[in-house]
Amino acid sequence: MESLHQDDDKRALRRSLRRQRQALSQHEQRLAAQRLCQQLKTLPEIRRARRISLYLPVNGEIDPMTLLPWLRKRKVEVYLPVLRPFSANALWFVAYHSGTPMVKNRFGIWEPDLRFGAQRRNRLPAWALDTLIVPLVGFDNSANRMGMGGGFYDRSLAFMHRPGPAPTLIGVAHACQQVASLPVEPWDVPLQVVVSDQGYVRRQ
Ligand SMILES: Nc1nc2c(c(=O)[nH]1)N(C=O)[C@@H](CNc1ccc(C(=O)N[C@@H](CCC(=O)O)C(=O)O)cc1)CN2
Ligand SMILES: Nc1ncnc2c1ncn2[C@@H]1O[C@H](COP(=O)(O)OP(=O)(O)OP(=O)(O)O)[C@@H](O)[C@H]1O
Repeated sequence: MESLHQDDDKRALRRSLRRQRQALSQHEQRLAAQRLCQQLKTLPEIRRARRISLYLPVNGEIDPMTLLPWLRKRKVEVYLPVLRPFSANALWFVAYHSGTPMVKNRFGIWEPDLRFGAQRRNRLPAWALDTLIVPLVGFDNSANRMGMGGGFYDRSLAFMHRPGPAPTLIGVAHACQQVASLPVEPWDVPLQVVVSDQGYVRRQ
């Protein structure tokens, strides 16, 4: 019973946080994206990145693509998440450049065409990236994350529960997505830092 209540609470919180970021005007969105970009550029973890994944925003998510020109100048390889075929709720990361053909996935999010991603040289599993910019619905004062609820990132990053290569995980969000504390699930993969338009929160 207790955990049923918690699931309801989580759903309600997810809904309310999503509503808040969707209420932001276009102008506020643009400003927030610029401020996020300024914050990110000062982060040592980002300055070290050579292979990074971004995401194309939906539902009022903060836009990390503002960082693209800066990354290109630094010759950083940029990847986007793609829903993995034949593997429920997991992601591949596919190279994103001017020639990448794009299609909308079943959630209405633009992603590199599967036919392009199907070619081995165009894609990487998450462990082969050195840095991931992770979308989120909510974050808390200890950099815990709440996502869309599909478990896509947690599943794709489950290898990080075991010893081995560990990419840097950077959550990004609007400041209005911060709450004091979120429930932590056993499958949650911890982020090193969450960066917003107003500052950042580091994992202790
Ligand atoms: N921009 C972005 N891309 C991303 C993610 C994300 O959170 N943000 N993902 C992170 O996991 C993955 C996709 N995960 C998702 C999980 C749930 C829903 C979802 O529930 N969407 C709708 C229903 C849309 C529909 O079915 O038509 C909804 O918002 O109500 C969307 C994406 C990969 N790409
Ligand atoms: N490594 C995993 N293996 C199997 N199932 C998992 C794993 N990680 C998460 N899940 C499942 O995914 C579901 C959604 O998890 P959760 O609500 O934490 O998603 P989320 O982190 O908010 O979403 P996302 O990662 O897509 O942004 C849960 O039912 C959970 O059991």
